[in-house]
Amino acid sequence: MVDYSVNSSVALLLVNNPPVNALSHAVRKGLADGMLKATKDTKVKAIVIAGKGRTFPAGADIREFSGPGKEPWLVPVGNGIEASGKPVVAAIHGTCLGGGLEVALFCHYRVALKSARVGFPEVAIGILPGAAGTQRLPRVTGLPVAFDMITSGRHVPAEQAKKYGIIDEIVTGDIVNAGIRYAMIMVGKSTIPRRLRAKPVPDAENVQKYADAAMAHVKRKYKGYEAPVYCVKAVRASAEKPYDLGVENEKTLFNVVGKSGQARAQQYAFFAERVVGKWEMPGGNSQTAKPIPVRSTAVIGAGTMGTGIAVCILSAGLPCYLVEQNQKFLENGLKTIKALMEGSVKLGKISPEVGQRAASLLKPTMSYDDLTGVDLVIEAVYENLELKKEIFAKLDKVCKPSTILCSNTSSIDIDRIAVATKRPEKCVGVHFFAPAYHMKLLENIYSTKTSPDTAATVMKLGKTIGKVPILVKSCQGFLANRMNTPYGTESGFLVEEGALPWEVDQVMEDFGMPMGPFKVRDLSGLDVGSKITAEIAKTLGVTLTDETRFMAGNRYSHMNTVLANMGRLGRKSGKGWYKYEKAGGKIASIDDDVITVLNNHCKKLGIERRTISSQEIIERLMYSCINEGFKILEEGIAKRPEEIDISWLYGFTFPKYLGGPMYYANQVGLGRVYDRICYYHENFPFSKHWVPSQLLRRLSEQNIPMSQWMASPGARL
Ligand SMILES: C/C=C(\C)C(=O)SCCNC(=O)CCNC(=O)[C@H](O)C(C)(C)COP(=O)(O)OP(=O)(O)OC[C@H]1O[C@@H](n2cnc3c(N)ncnc32)[C@H](O)[C@@H]1OP(=O)(O)O
Repeated sequence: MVDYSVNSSVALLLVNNPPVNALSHAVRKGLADGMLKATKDTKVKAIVIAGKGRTFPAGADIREFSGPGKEPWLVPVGNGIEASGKPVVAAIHGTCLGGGLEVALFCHYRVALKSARVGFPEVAIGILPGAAGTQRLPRVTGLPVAFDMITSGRHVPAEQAKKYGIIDEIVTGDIVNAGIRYAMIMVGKSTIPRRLRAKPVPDAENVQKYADAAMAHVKRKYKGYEAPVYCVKAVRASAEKPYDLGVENEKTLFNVVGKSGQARAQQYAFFAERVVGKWEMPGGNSQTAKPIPVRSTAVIGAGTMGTGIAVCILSAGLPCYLVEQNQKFLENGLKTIKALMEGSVKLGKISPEVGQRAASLLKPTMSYDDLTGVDLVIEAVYENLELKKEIFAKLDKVCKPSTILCSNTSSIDIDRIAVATKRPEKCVGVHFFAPAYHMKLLENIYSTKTSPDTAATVMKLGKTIGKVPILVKSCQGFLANRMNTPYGTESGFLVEEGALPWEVDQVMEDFGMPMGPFKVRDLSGLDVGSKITAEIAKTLGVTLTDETRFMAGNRYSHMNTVLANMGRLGRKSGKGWYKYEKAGGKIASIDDDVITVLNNHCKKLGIERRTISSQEIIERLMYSCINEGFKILEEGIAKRPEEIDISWLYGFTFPKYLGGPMYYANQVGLGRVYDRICYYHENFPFSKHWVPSQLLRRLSEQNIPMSQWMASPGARL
């Protein structure tokens, strides 16, 4: 786990624990033993710590967090490094994260390749740096940078880290040789002045000011998350307590936050994100399928989704044709893309160079003939089967035989689009979430004909453009929208039965959703929902009126359309479920007129309004979706609960500290969730989303916790 060798007078401790050289028990022991050996060996004058393979240690082994843990802990190992009279150099490449950065900060010197990145990402897995990182980083960087790095978890590029004082020198060539060369220069120098424990925290007298600002920031930006608050407390102590007491305080805080439900959920989410990359479908999987190289792309349609998708592709450095049917639409699309790219540069999401390069990679056109040689096309026109089929037929004719044809549909069965082509095995769904340039989920959909190589290509493309891709089987609504549908439907029923929109929103925001369902409706526009409903009614042959309460035997609420018909379209018209300071405004306030409309609506339908508890609101919105989630698993639309949870975390901004709806259900207890679903089914027999899932029934009756068949090691942490 740690290879020991001596080159001239320098001992090399090379961590060898692929894939990321995590600081497992064996690695910690290897480092401690290596330090002892090097200290005793009189021929050794300096020591280098480095990582074999792709990276310097990227942190503790998260899988070990579930067990009791075994000595030596990282702090005593680090103390041994720091106390050494022989200079110890950390030679950093790849990602030096968490415990890895803590090891580096125990060393007397740190050199790094320009491509290396350092950081404390612990906050993202619900904990804080627990091996003196919160005490040592501020002594190097000062408080503002330490608060920022530790509460955000961001990875800092080596050159920036040098400016912060974390890295002493940027080196080139082989990192181990560079480390050894650097160590040889340091031979004979006293290590005492390089021991961080003895350094004061710069500007410590202003700690109150910095800590208050950091606390206010994390409470606003990471509302509901416990770890950032603990991080602020730990860093603050670095300026208020002597080093050893600061480390003790860090340990106390770590022991609380590390055992929290939030930490377990966030660690589950970390592994779930990796699990979904190991996909499976009939005929192939991520190990066996071969993605085709994608060097050139095209997007059909320069509307909101098309331009957003083009921005993702261009930002990743891939050439992209943008196709529109007329000059005006094309020009509008180009303007949108330019504005989005400029915005990304301003926000620091992409560098100005990437922004400039993107402009040269964008190829606007009105001719499909330009697409002959592209490797992959994404159709992003509005949801209309006939139009999509027409486009796919055209593409099939002009594109080379190997071109993959993707549809950015949010619901249409891919088989129904692919029939328009002679290459159904190369047709696949790629469902982006709005705004496409921002939301991280990419829901890839295979049909009965899609080949595993095609699926592999879009899964790889997703990663290339910075998304978290999942692969699911085609069905009406796929995974994400199908499962999310009861959430909207039930929220509509709740206000019809007695809750007020702002009450429902408040409950769900307290639960952890960034925005309640009625604020979301106002944001998307009430006309959008009302048009979709009208389409469904048309297909079913139903004439909608203000009194309509059922559609095809299913309960239905007409309230959204009632408001839309009054011109209350949401934010854009200044009124919807809330009122706003102006048309296009963002500040939602309670509107008594909505209460009047609701009361009249209920009177007309003979509904007696009642008080509805927060618990009922959560159960009806979440359990109805969870029930659908189990049906999605039952039908094989998603292979594992992890696909479902990831779709909610990255498609609907479900709070990571709850892990995702399926993980959450497991925490509540499947038996309890099942019982409540049965209760609601009994009380609301006309909502098919309450028909209990058979899979959930079986798990609940046999008392099988879902963690038993989740693929992610995090589920068992
Ligand atoms: C106290 C607490 C202390 C001292 C800590 O250090 S807590 C841990 C802090 N470190 C982290 O949180 C880093 C987590 N890892 C990552 O962010 C990324 O894995 C990476 C940036 C290091 C590499 O990213 P990438 O190249 O995309 O590779 P993957 O993410 O796919 O990872 C490859 C496999 O390694 C497993 N892995 C990664 N980090 C850890 C870890 N810290 N402990 C255990 N296992 C880890 C990851 O699950 C992948 O495994 P497989 O899916 O291939 O089985």
